[in-house]
Amino acid sequence: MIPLDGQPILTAGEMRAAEEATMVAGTSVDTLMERAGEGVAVAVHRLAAGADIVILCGPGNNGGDGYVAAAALHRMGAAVRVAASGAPASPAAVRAAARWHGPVEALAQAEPATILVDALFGTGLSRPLADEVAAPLHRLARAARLRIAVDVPSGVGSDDGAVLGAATCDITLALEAAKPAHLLQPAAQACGTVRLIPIGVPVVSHTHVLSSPLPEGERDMACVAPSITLPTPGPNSHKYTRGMVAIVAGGMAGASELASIAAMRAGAGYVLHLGEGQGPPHALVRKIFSADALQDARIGAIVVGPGLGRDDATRRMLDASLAAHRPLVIDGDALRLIDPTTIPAGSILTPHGGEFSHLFGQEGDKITRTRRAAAQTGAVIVHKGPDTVIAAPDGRVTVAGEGSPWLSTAGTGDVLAGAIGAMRAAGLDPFAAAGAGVWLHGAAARRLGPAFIADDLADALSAVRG
Ligand SMILES: NC(=O)C1=CN([C@@H]2O[C@H](COP(=O)(O)OP(=O)(O)OC[C@H]3O[C@@H](n4cnc5c(N)ncnc54)[C@H](O)[C@@H]3O)[C@@H](O)[C@H]2O)[C@H](O)CC1
Ligand SMILES: [K+]
Repeated sequence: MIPLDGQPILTAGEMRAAEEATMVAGTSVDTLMERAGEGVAVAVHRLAAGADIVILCGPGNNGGDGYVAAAALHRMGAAVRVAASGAPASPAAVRAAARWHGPVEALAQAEPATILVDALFGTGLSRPLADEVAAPLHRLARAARLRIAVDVPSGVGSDDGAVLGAATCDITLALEAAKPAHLLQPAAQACGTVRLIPIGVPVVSHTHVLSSPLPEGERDMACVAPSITLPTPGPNSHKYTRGMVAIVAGGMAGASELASIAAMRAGAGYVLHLGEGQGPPHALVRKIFSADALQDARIGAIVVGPGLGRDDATRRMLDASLAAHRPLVIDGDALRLIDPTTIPAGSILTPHGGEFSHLFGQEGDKITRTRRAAAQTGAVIVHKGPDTVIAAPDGRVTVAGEGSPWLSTAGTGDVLAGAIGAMRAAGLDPFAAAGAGVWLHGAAARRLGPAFIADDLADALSAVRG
């Protein structure tokens, strides 16, 4: 069982295409189903630790995986039963069901078990679960001590992360690759902990789960795509090579102060706060805002937006920032003021859901929408939320899993903007800087645990810099 870190994410259509290519290359669907079912059985056997198991099988290939797993668990000596929503319908599921020699209970009357394995529907779900399926699924899920989904919980939209009747599971065993539903809310919450089971289908994707930073030598061994990099100072580093970040302050000075502290704690060598505020930290260099101050060629990133305000004066500050021709992180109020057609290519935008919809509309799933916005603007878009999606103009996307729900508090977005600014100023390209900032932010939140405030989060960035 492999963690999701850095793994490719495939839509149902992409997964089907990868599966078909594997079949054309000589591996039958039965072999793939065999590997899926056997892999599920090994994982369930370990998790069940001798407890009784009921496997719910649907009509398609997800159900087929369930029948194979049931036969394998029976061979392993497990106390396993099968309940089905109807007869198997796909040819491979029919063949798989024929290998299960025990009784098949009707789903509606099925007795509960300690361990529930949900193999009713996978990536092929095309409409919400009907009540006659959803009701027994939820009844059996409530009665079970551990709920395990095969591939995805039955009743989630695999591509858009919608919940269409699913019961919340504790563990989801994703076959070969992550699916958007494993990361996108609300489905991600219904998945519980997600682990991958490889089934020998080669997959390539432009979309990946955000990975933790890996030391140089371990990247190839981990066989995962683009690991994030955290720039670290060398013996010859000085404050400007580590990165100079200018933070444009507006009416709500607290927000830009948080961004400034975050930039310093994330590792910037020099942070320049351009606004009225005073006081500690003493390491922060404070100047009154002027367009001239932004002309310093040593500035590696300008962060504009946290606490900026939306009046004419702040609009002029935004215009000066855009005209400075330095790498930009555009956040908060600046996202309300900016005309999306004037965003300089190579900028990083950090909208939350409301700001994103204001700029780019709401059509499509979160990954598709974010990718489209990046292509339209030529900017890297960090579409924030419990399922932050980062998209580059060239089509690459990473999705951050394992966000902390405690991040939903005032000021955490300002901290993120500052952290990304530090990564950009240290020389990372916009996509890498966005990924590194999002990772640092999430790691700091996880380290803090519950009920922290944004000030704590900014301070905690130092500790997760590694
Ligand atoms: N990815 C791989 O390489 C492999 C995946 N496997 C498993 O196969 C499923 C996908 O199988 P598929 O047959 O395409 O879809 P489903 O099993 O999810 O079900 C489709 C089935 O159900 C009907 N249907 C759809 N929605 C509903 C609904 N709401 N109510 C009732 N019926 C519905 C639909 O018409 C079909 O008949 C994947 O997730 C993996 O688990 C393979 O094992 C091989 C390798
Ligand atoms: K399932």
